[in-house]
Amino acid sequence: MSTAAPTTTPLPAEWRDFFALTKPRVMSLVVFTGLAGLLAAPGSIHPVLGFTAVLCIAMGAGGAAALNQWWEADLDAKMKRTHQRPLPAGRMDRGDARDFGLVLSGFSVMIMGLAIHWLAAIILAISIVYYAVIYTMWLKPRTPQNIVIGGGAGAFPPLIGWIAVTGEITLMPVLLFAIIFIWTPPHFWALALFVKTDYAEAGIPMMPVVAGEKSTRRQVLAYSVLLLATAMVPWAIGETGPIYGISALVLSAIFVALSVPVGLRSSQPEDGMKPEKRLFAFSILYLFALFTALVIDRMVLA
Ligand code: HEM
Ligand SMILES: CC(C)=CCC/C(C)=C/CC/C(C)=C/COP(=O)(O)OP(=O)(O)O
Repeated sequence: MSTAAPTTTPLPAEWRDFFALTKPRVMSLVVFTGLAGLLAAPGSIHPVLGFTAVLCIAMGAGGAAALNQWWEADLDAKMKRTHQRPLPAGRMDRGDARDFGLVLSGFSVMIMGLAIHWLAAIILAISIVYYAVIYTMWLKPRTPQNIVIGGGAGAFPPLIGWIAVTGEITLMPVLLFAIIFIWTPPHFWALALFVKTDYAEAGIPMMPVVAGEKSTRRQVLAYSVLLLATAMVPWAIGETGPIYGISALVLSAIFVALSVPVGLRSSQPEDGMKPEKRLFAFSILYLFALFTALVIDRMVLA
């Protein structure tokens, strides 16, 4: 009787694939907003501890992204934009991705708690669970409001950076949370408008698929106007000076201006979705620039 040993051909995962699993391009902005929260907070933190806190945010975000891809491997295989990721492309074992995500997430929370502050560690843990479980496993496959509610996950990093320095939650870091929370729907729906068919084919109830293009376009515009109002609050209440205030006004006005053609036009444009692509690209620049202005402003004020 031949007892064939199970085939255990190792998958050719390299360090590059593990790195890709952390969604480094997206997470660079997540980490940047965390760093900005840390630098904008009142008081100071030893540079080594500050670096450690930002590293923990990066590890936590990367770990959560790995768990997201472990859960969505079959879904990612169905979409043109994602089918080359390490799991759907068959370069990595699914269990390895899960273990990598769990270890990275666990370490990030533990180090944050032991070396920096337990409140920062708790919020980091909440944001990891929010992205990997609440958004990825629960909201995303169920409701077109997935981005609106799930957007909370990506809004935590500046709050975490701030708490790493001050050890407490005050109004200003909550406002930073609110800015990213309101920014997320127009950021994502601009993209979803030009990759709509991908989501439809994968059976994901993203807003343009469920509510239609017209409704999504109106909502992009509405959130952009709301973003302008929200971004102005730190200046209006005297938490920042004119460097932030004027930057926020100009950047948010451009955001609204770019949202107008997206929000008001017909649902069957024939120009290759240029305004939608422009708005998506600007949304990323917007957050980088806004948080840079915030840090400069608060450093000048201090
Ligand atoms: C639930 C919330 C969010 C969703 C669903 C979402 C979705 C996406 C998607 C699908 C992409 C396309 C790129 C890719 O294929 O990975 C993207 C790109 C990007 N997102 Fe988001 N995003 C969200 C929140 C955020 C947050 C909070 C940040 C940062 C603060 C962010 C920063 C970026 C950046 C920098 C890119 C460009 C990456 C590149 O150049 O390839 N996103 N987002
Ligand atoms: C500290 C911490 C845990 C931060 C988490 C930050 C966070 C939630 C970022 C969201 C970014 C993101 C890649 C969303 C993609 O949505 P998707 O996963 O639906 O996109 P996909 O279709 O490209 O997989």
